[in-house]
Amino acid sequence: MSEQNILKTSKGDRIAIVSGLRTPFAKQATAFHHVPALDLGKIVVNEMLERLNFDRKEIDQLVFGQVVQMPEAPNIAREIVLGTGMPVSVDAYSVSRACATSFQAIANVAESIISGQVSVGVAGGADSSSVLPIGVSKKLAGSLVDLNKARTLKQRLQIFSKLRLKDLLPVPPAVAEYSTGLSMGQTAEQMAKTHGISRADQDAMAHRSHTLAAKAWSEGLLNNEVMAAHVEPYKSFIDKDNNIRENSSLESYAKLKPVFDRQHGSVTAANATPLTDGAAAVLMMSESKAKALGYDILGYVRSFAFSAIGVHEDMLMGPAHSTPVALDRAGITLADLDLIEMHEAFAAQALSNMKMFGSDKFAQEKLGRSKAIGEIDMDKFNVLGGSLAYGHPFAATGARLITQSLHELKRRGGGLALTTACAAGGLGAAFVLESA
Ligand SMILES: CC(=O)SCCNC(=O)CCNC(=O)[C@H](O)C(C)(C)COP(=O)(O)OP(=O)(O)OC[C@H]1O[C@@H](n2cnc3c(N)ncnc32)[C@H](O)[C@@H]1OP(=O)(O)O
Repeated sequence: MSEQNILKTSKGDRIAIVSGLRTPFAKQATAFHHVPALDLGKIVVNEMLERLNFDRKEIDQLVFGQVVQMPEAPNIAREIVLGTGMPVSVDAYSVSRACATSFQAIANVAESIISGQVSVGVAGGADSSSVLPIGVSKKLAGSLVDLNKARTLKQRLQIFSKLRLKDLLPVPPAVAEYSTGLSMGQTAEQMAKTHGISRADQDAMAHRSHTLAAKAWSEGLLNNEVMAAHVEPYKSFIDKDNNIRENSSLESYAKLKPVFDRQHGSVTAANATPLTDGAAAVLMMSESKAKALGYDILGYVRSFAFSAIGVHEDMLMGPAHSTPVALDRAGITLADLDLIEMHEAFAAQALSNMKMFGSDKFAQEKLGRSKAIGEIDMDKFNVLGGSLAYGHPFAATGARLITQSLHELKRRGGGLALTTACAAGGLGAAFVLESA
């Protein structure tokens, strides 16, 4: 292992993660039905700071993200600063990298610490699939602009007369790739076909994910990193993720019909992540600042890498592209890792990536490397289950993966973890973390 490439400030300080917290993750239109992502972001950041009794004046920067943005609050980061009692002078900006958004927020704070601009930062993400910016059709939107300009009744009536009933229907945001129009689920179907991932293997992975996540909850392993949320005045209370199925039988998975390719498909509601509401945040500092303030360090960001591929075919291969770069930057190989946390967008997508980790041909043709990244040891892989069970509030998932991995490394007595995710737009993210 080489220490040479570990992320550090010019003074030799490592990038410390002091704490991480998330809300429980709730399926669409359940516990957080009427709670905007912004409120979820506020309650999780506030609770994280309260639990640490953290002096908000110490915070230099907050970077946050929300994939499905609300037009009335486009800078969620700044709203969180203003809504959680931080000094108004705390710098705040929002980032977007689809499903890897909180990875990006954490990378931004890490870079600010490395460059010496800040010592303490908060990073994270929040998304709601229940409070959405429901829009209007392009034709109606254009007509409304024209109406504003119209001067006479005749002009107004002319504009209305061109509208049809279908133009008046509300338009919800699509979970689809902008430039191809393919939904994420259709891309997962593509990947299952390209990489020969069977329905049985997808169901088995989803079943494993739910079984391990249910076990993690029943053993109390997540209690320190998931807050109970009682959001006034919303009257709902939730203290656990509500998508996880305890004691589910594999046979019940096999009964479901495919959703995205009804005739020939294999991706179902059970082997896809559900639409989910939730938020997650981490508190980051330079190592010496954490020590000066007297805070225990959970772990360090040793390296990170982002990758990008084309969007027309199998675009959710981000982990297989970003991981080798992050491993090189950390000066390690796959075999040096103690844990591998991969975002399970769909079982077909995670299994395709895992297969390609072990493929020399993929390494040579797609990565320009002579040898495969390495075979994944299932005893290290998503050991507490993954997004198929927990759910996936898009912008919150990266911070969940990082916090969960660091806690699990501690329980195992230390070591190194990879956390990695695919994202829309053919993007990928990989972080190598080191236990403190
Ligand atoms: C980079 C990225 O991360 S890309 C990923 C981005 N995310 C997405 O694209 C979201 C993908 N997911 C979805 O769009 C939706 O969850 C869908 C379309 C797959 C399913 O939506 P819904 O049909 O509303 O799901 P719902 O929860 O109602 O489940 C449908 C049925 O499957 C059943 N089911 C769901 N999960 C399971 C399971 N694990 N085991 C057994 N049955 C299950 C439900 O009980 C339900 O049965 P019922 O109809 O008898 O009540």
